[in-house]
Amino acid sequence: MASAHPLPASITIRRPDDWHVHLRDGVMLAACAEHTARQFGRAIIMPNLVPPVTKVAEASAYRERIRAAVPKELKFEPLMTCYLTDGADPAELTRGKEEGVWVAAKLYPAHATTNSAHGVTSMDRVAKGLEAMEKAGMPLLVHGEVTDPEVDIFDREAVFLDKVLAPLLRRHEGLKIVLEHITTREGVAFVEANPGRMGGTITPHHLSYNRNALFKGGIRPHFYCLPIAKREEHRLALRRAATSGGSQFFLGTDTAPHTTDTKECACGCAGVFNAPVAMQVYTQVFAEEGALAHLEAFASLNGPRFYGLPVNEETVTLHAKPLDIPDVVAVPGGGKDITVFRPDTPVDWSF
Ligand SMILES: NC(=O)N[C@@H](CC(=O)O)C(=O)O
Ligand SMILES: [Zn+2]
Ligand SMILES: [Zn+2]
Repeated sequence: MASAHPLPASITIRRPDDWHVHLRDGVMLAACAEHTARQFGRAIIMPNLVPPVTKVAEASAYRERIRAAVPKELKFEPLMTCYLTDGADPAELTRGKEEGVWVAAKLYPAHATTNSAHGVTSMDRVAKGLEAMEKAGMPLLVHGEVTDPEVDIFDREAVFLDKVLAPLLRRHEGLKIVLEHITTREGVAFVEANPGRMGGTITPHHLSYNRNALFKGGIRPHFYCLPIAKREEHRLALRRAATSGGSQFFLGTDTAPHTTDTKECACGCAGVFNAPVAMQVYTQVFAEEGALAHLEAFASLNGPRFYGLPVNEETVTLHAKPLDIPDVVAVPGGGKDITVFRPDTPVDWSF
């Protein structure tokens, strides 16, 4: 939608946070950490390492590795999450929250996405852990897709809402839940139907393209992530939700780096690496929707409010200047790189 509003030459907002990030570990962490830390004050760090982060001590150690990977001049706070497995230990969840390590726990249905092999096979098997989280006031973050191979890949989010999320909300009445990386209008409606209990994160890439982009002129692995992009009507619903100013929706890039060779192959990995261009693409979307006045709420205010954290005091400025997107970010040692997300439409904002 073209904006009828005149565009400003720049926009200054409170420093944003990223409520859904994969920083990986080792050389990948070394390659990626600074790109997230340049733009965002804090980030919710996803725990789907190999092996997954399930223990308080593992999360503390990972947090230190992240801090060490961020250039000294950047102020950046990693917020750690616990990967829920069958039989997740309630005591470990409670203790990690009390010790200021866990901010939330993450539910991956087993085999739903990248590094989810240790995920949850049935909600009964995490009920005790979820009860502990309710008592501790610890939000549950969900990858909301069913894994039943009978369910069409484009329907897996909508089916998850009915089959898993609705019963979960009823069973755990004190639990706050974030539906991560929403990709459907059903997901938007579900979050909106549960004010006070639910929030939803929306990625820059799901705001910028629909499923046609995956096949435009041939198969394009750098547009492949999970949940997979849906039809245009769903992208438009996401754009409305993100730019509405509604307090339940907040920024979560789901930046998910994989080396270029593991995406450009016969069975390419799911995940879009968007960290270097995230705020620029979000700003582009808000400008196109004539909603720059709501960018700060989405990027910098709604997330902290949901998590009960203070908002950042610093500010950042985006300038109306065409963005020059690097093709790749190099991975130290070994000659590999990570391809950077490049939308098909121009990005007229620079960070
Ligand atoms: N989004 C993705 O396609 N991939 C993520 C996992 C996830 O967020 O589901 C990853 O870790 O690569
Ligand atoms: Zn996910
Ligand atoms: Zn993710």
